[in-house]
Amino acid sequence: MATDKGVLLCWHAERAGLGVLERTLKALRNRNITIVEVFYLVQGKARHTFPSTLADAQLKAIEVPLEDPTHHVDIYSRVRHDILPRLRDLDHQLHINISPGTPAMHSVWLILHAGGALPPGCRLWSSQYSTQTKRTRIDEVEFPITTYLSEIHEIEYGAPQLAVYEPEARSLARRNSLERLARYSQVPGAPVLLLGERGTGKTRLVETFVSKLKQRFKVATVPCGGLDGDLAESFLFGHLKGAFTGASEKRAGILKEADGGILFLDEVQDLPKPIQRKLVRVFQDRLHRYRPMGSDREESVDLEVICASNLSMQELRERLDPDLFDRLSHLVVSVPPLRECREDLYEDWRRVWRELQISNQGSSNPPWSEEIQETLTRNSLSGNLRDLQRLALLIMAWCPSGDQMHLDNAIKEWARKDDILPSQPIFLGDGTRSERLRWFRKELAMWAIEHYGNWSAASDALDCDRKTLQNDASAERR
Ligand SMILES: Nc1ncnc2c1ncn2[C@@H]1O[C@H](COP(=O)(O)OP(=O)(O)OP(=O)(O)O)[C@@H](O)[C@H]1O
Repeated sequence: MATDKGVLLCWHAERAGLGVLERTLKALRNRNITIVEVFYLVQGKARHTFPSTLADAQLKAIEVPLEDPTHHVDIYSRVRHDILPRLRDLDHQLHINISPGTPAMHSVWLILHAGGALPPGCRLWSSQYSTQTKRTRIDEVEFPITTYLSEIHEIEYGAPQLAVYEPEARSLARRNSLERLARYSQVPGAPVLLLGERGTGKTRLVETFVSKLKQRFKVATVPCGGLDGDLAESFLFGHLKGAFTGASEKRAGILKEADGGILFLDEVQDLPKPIQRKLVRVFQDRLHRYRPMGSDREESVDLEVICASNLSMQELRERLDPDLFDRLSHLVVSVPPLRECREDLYEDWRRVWRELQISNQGSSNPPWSEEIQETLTRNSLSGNLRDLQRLALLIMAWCPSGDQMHLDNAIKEWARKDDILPSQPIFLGDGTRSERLRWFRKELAMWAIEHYGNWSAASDALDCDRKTLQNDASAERR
């Protein structure tokens, strides 16, 4: 009978030794699964050397620098962030024997499974040695509990050509932001506003993450900056034949197209003012009513609304019609810039590299020399993911066959961008010293309320009196 080939991942059990593994391999073979490669996790420093093959399987012992084999969080984080990324592109299906190791190690496998951190199709096994029969029994573990994280991970695995943030990011800033986005996206009918610098991946988040969570896979994206003044209304609301000169055919607008899906207003601050007023009516309630141009009948559509902007909350408030701003700004998520998520830098770099690599040859793993690490770590990455893309493209251009001979050139050229761009002078208000100080205090207070959400949290964080902050905020701007 033909057997399936697989890769096995498991802990080394110091007391029981290699015998457990050998018997597991045999028990799996009896299930028609031939393990060709084993990733054998050894807690701390290996006390002895392991053979490179065992029962025809390649054996790769990996030392995991764990201090305490009963510490769930430490085990989780090592396996999740150091071990699993190595197993992304296996040629064969992954199997995990969850039995060897401490109870903490055992339960971490189940938690990883529930969180969707294991590759799709991965099978879990539990082995049991009977001293009476001297046989090892192996049973497949059926563990149906999953969390929203597992659903989101499916997106990552299911659409490998599109890079998506991992919800379980390493940096706190990104983790908080994605968790908030997941929470808010699950409120039906509530507009969500994403704020973040250019290139932080807002559009991608809406088109993958939010779309999946809302279970609405049609996303009608409107780059609001490109809306032409005269045609904007027809583009959004559609028109009847003859509604205006040149309207030779009836046309459904983008609202109609988004019916049943998501309407994504990207760079929402660029919406022309008259359109903003008209949208107030549309976002009045969940009926989303509007009138196509030339029609005297209102239509209604079923859609979810997501907006994005690279402005701050305060700037956006100044740019949008107040009624529209109020309707769109209940659920706000800030997507942090890359410089606040340095712990995720390698994963970001890897994803960017792979996405760009689709039409290129060479290694699917990005180069990660000390020079690259230092360059990326010291740079402010003001272009966020696009900065990483630029470096990846330069490296692909200078080192096309994967050799790193001209890596220097790529890095130098990448770093030179900041020399070429004129540096931004720092604005410090204008007027006299006291006017400038007042201006600065107001800026600080506005930033604090936006950042911390309320005056108490802001004054606590800045270790100052709440009233002082409020007074600063309401001072006249010069
Ligand atoms: N998680 C990710 N990992 C790697 N690359 C990504 C990720 N998300 C998006 N990208 C890539 O980064 C670039 C910027 O992403 P995106 O356009 O979504 O950002 P944005 O915040 O909407 O930018 P802007 O405000 O300029 O429109 C895109 O080219 C996209 O392919």
